Amino acid sequence: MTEVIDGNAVAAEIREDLSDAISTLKQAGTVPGLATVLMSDDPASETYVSMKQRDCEEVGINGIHVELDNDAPADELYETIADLNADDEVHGILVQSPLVEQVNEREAFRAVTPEKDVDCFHPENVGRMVAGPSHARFKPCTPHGILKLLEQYDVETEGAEAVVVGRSNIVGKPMANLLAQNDDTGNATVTVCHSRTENLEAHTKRADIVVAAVGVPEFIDGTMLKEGATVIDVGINRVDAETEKGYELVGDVEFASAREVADTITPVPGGVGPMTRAMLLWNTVKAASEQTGVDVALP
Ligand SMILES: NC(=O)C1=CN([C@@H]2O[C@H](COP(=O)(O)OP(=O)(O)OC[C@H]3O[C@@H](n4cnc5c(N)ncnc54)[C@H](OP(=O)(O)O)[C@@H]3O)[C@@H](O)[C@H]2O)C=CC1
Ligand SMILES: Nc1nc(=O)c2c([nH]1)NC[C@@H]1CN(c3ccc(C(=O)N[C@@H](CCC(=O)O)C(=O)O)cc3)C=[N+]21
Repeated sequence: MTEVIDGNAVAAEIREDLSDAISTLKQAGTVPGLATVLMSDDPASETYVSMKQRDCEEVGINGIHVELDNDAPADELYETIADLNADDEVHGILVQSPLVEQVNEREAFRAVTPEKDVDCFHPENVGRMVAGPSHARFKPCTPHGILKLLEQYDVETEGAEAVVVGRSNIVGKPMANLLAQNDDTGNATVTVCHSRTENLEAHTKRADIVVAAVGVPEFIDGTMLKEGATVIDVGINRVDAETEKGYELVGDVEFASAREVADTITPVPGGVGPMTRAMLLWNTVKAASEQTGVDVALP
């Protein structure tokens, strides 16, 4: 029987475990604080940011939300980030992507002080992650969440053939790097595929673990997978549908055909998405602990 990974359940467990660490911080006089910054009219972004704020409330993190005018000059965003960098009540800062076009996204991510960069987008933190486990400060939320899911469902990464489809800075690139690291959650043999890859199917068909982060609805189907594979679907695509909202969420994997072949598979929604949010809380608690020098046990 194919096992369908329950990302909501694993994320709920992590939130539950984090509440102990949050209590420890509170007893020492610190309420962990996470600032979310939105400068975009992308409708999905508003949904994500409000979900992140709701998560904060649930676990006892102080959620601070800053929303900027879409036609404000880029400097307004930089000033906001500078204020949050200097604010002792803020331990983590997330600048929601995508940003309006007048802002250079790379520059905006660089403006977040590395200590508060809970997305792990700052080049200093990316470099530290790539340098290896003993150097790393944060792991980026989506790949980190995927590693937790693999661990929870006893999917062996050591020696596994892993194929990551997509090489974005937010998902594909760090995912491939973490899976290849000499670490308990790594030691896989990793192939990175992208839009210039020839014969994608030849790669995915060999893989014990496929991570799909492409942004194309149902791009990977069962015929492209090896029998018994683990399939991690990162894609969140809104496709028109006759639902109340006028759309439904579809992954980058064609779930129906893939589950026939796969041993273990994540659904969309309810797979990777909730884990991304849980690991954001995780990174915020870690950031608060490091900034205050109060030791906490992280799940
Ligand atoms: N669940 C979650 O928590 C998250 C979900 N997402 C979702 O994951 C998906 C991917 O996001 P993200 O990584 O930011 O997307 P990007 O658009 O930044 O990257 C997509 C990657 O897919 C590659 N690609 C595109 N078309 C093809 C193709 N035909 N064949 C092979 N590779 C292809 C691109 O190649 P190239 O580099 O050559 O252009 C690129 O590397 C989206 O649906 C997004 O909404 C994103 C973040 C978190
Ligand atoms: N600075 C920054 N950091 C990010 O981590 C970041 C970002 N920008 N921009 C956009 C992407 C996307 N992303 C998601 C997070 C949670 C869900 C999620 O919770 N999804 C739910 C359902 C969501 C819904 O109902 O719409 C699920 O899959 O079950 C999805 C997508 C984080 N991202």
